[in-house]
Amino acid sequence: MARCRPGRRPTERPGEPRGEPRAVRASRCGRAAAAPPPRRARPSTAPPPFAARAPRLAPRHDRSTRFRRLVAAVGGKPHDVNARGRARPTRDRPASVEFARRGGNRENRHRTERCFDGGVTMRVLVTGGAGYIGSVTAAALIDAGHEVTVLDDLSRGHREFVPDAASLVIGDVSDPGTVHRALDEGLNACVHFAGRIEAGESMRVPETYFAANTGGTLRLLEVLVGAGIERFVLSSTAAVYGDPVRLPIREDDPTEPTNAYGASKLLAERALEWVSELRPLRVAALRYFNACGATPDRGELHDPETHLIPLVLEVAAGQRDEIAVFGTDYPTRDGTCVRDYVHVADLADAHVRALEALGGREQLVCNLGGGAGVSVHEVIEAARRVTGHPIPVRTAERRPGDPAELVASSDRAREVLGWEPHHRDLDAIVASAWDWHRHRLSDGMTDST
Ligand SMILES: O=c1ccn([C@@H]2O[C@H](COP(=O)(O)OP(=O)(O)O[C@H]3O[C@H](CO)[C@@H](O)[C@H](O)[C@H]3O)[C@@H](O)[C@H]2O)c(=O)[nH]1
Repeated sequence: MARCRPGRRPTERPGEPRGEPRAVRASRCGRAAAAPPPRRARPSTAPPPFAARAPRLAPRHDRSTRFRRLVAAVGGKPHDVNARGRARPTRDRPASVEFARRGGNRENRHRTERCFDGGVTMRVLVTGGAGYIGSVTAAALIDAGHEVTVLDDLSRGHREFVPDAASLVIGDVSDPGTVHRALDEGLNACVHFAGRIEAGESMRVPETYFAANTGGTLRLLEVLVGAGIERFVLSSTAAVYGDPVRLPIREDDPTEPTNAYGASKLLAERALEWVSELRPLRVAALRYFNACGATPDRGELHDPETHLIPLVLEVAAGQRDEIAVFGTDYPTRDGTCVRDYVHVADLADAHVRALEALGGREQLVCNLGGGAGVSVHEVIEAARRVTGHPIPVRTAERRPGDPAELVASSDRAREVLGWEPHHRDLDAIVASAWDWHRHRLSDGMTDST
């Protein structure tokens, strides 16, 4: 996947206003001035390192060609329900195509000045947009003036997490027919969250992880590329690094996953890199460290739950008797694993920025972390402070595939996206999750809703 290419300036840099007119932003990143020089033939089967990547053969944005491909792809059965499951009026095809051609929605023009190269709204397919990070990102995209279609099979996602302003297409990203239905919306970008996310489970059913995270991404890509989608952001993971060679981890550090989950995402990244190299698709992979926290409307809710913070809060809420600590003999300050917790709202903000930044660059890989290593014991201590509950602990065996310590350098995200994690205080993060957890319990929301 792409590193920051030398000689290319990002669309957005810290301190720059995010709503500059297209021409200004395009010329800043060098795209408006001249067509890129020719691309050299690829000499080997492995993608060249990004720093050595040859420039492209032709301008990537041949809008008339892309428009013709989009017209060809748009069609079939409109399937359009809102988050509450009600049928929405079907947009007729000429309007969809017209929207795609202009890249924006006339009604929304007034709120799009800061969006998408200045002045045009993106129409974004958010796969897995009924899940934890996906739904918060869908809401953030809408808040930023973009339009969102969520594609989710609701096997692990929650219908009520889907923002009211988003369309919802229910189905599997691996099914081309379903993706085509979603594309009836006339979309021009995709943020891909759908997949399997548990490192521990991936060591028990690795084939499921490769099928969902690698195979599913490829099948989705085939349809999106055929439909002329321009920008693609992959939800990737810190698990691609495995045991780090140094801390904090930088994007150019070795990627040697210690679990099948990380390996399945790394393969997806590699495939994306190739596709982006050979097709007119701009791609970003965002490698999250440990997503955590909640917004007032959306939080972490898996079935079964395996993640540390929600499990600890279930103990505080009286739903569990104790928390098992997986390994107390790691070479860390207190013997428990250290992770870099990053608030879900900060992650969502990074996705919006990454989509917008792809207007000025072709490929991008960024770590997203909160910037501090926190041990399992420290998380439990924070939960005790926040909830006032003693939270009993049981020491358990190490969980297979768990690296001892993962802490991100998010310098590149700062530099390229102008991104900064705003939620840094661990107690405040845990408190946001606790507030949401109690709220959902009082609302009677269960894991299966
Ligand atoms: O009951 C539990 C659950 C977890 N842990 C530990 O807590 C830490 C965090 O575990 P968890 O919350 O399950 O997250 P990770 O396994 O670190 O994986 C998360 O963080 C990754 C990036 O680091 C993401 O890619 C994954 O999607 C996400 O599940 C690990 O050391 C676990 O061993 C326990 O000790 N007891």
